[in-house]
Amino acid sequence: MAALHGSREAFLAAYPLHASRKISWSSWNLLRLRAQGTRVARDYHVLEDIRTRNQRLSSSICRACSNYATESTIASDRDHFFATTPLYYVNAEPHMGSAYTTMAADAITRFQRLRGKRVSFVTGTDEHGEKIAEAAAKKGQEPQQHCDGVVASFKGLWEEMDIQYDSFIRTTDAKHAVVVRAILDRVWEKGDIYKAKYEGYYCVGCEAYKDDSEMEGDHACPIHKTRCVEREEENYFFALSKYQQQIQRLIEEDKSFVQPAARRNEVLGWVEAGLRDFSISRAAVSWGIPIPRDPAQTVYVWFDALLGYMSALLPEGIEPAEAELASRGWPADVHIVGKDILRFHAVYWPGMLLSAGLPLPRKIFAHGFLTKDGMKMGKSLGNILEPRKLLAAYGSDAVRFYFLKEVVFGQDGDFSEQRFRDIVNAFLANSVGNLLNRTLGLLRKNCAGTLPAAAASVPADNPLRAVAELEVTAAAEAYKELRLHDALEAVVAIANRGNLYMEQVAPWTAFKKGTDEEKQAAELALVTVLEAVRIVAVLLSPVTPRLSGEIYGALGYAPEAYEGLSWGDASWGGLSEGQATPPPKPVFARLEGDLVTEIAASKGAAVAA
Ligand SMILES: Nc1ncnc2c1ncn2[C@@H]1O[C@H](COP(=O)(O)OP(=O)(O)OP(=O)(O)O)[C@@H](O)[C@H]1O
Ligand SMILES: [Zn+2]
Repeated sequence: MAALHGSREAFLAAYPLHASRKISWSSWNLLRLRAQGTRVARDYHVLEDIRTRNQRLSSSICRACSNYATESTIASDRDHFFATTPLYYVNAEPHMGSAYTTMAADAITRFQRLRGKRVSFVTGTDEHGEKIAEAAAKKGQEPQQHCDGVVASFKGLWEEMDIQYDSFIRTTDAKHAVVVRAILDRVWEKGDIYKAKYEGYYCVGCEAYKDDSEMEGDHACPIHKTRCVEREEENYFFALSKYQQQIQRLIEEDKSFVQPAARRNEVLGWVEAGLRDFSISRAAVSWGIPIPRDPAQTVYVWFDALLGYMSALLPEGIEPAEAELASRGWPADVHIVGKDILRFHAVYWPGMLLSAGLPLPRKIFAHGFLTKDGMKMGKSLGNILEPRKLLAAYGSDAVRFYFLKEVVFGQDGDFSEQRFRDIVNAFLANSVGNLLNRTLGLLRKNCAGTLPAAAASVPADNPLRAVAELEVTAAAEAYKELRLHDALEAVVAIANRGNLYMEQVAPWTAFKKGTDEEKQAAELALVTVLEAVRIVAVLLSPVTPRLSGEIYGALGYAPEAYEGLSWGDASWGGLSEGQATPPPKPVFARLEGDLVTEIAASKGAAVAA
């Protein structure tokens, strides 16, 4: 990189989001360069502008690798990355389903932080509405008291799972009501709200009216397996149909707006069938934000909850003006949701934002369901897998790794504890953990635990180095495109190649009876394997932050080196000659012992049959 001026402190003052956490030197440089208007390639190389005689920019080149930059290799100007999970209903304690979305969002945002982005990762809770009022009443509690209890349990779980969110928004936060009132007012002024009578079938579990195509026989909700109830109410309606064309064009033209592709087709189907206005108030529900122009009604929970993504970004008392929002990362780069709530995010939400005149999110990614006997695990059905039991027995890295690697992000996945243990043991304990341990053992025995050469001296055509370099690129692409399972496959490929390389080179033979030259080659082989494992640690760090830290420690790095990691550290050549490693000890304990989980049968399974 080019020589840089200016202090890190000054930079952190200008970018307060980063002051709260350590940021790596290279990400800092990258952000600083961008802030100064310098163009930077995606591989972090600084680009030099080539200008015509009249000073017009003709192209940009990286002097280090002599490559001309193209649109796709220049890092985007936007250094923000704003991602959200749904705001979870607090009708019951969190379960593995809620944890799944949250760990995926955490891995995605950790990757973006490694890339040097200013990340706003928002999660939170949806606390209003009938479903919550009912849950509180069942416990004999006031709704607020009930919510406070469940929120504490969500926050506790996120801590146990190493979730690094930037903002946790509760829809009962005072600042949230300010935003809801402001947006409602704007939409009203636009002429998009009217009063009308509505008759239809309502699922309290979904907090939504369902039309015939959205129900199974006997008016059952396909998700909750309970009968939807017939209702008639006078409500305020949002004129979603006014935005039919704009929303349709958005989904048709921006092919990546809704992902994966199968979900996009589903949304397209809904939109093409014609968008119906939806009611945004409830007359019979008192647990909600009162409609300012008619306090006898409260704001419909979905209109309320979606706006949580906005209030999460704003400090207390700040109105949702576009400039205020933009300076804090608006709009979202991705809303990560389960497929059950896709309609609200891909159709209602753009409609609301178009009406309010605010920028739309860049992407809605709908993942699949964790299932039990083929049915969605959920709080209402009670067929849940309790994350806390798994976490207590196996630790958060194992849980995060399993779900993100084994469930293709976007598709459904079932859970079996035995399979979970097999997968985690095969990769984290054996392929990575044992490889590191064995290699460090040989290093201790033959080189006094000190690296005999720098990783940079390993020839570029070394087969392990070649695979590692290839897979780093593959992993970066996969993380960027939210193919988390593919990113982890790339990591597995490096570790597997590392094991094969060890077997093929068998350095222990040379150490025992080789010539000096053969011994030197064996020493370099150890460095090669350790460097590959170091890269594995960088690539795994968005998913298994603890294990990656352990690996860095085992390789002799100080904790600050790991805390300051950046994606640039995934390049070959990090380990230096003379680096001392501590006596090796296992970095990851095998998962064994009695099985700890048992998933209750789904309530109402008979309805499903
Ligand atoms: N089985 C599941 N698999 C994957 N994600 C899930 C699952 N259950 C819930 N989620 C996540 O939680 C979101 C829904 O949040 P919600 O608070 O409604 O949870 P829920 O357990 O589905 O509740 P309920 O069963 O009462 O409908 C989903 O969009 C998804 O992000
Ligand atoms: Zn339902």
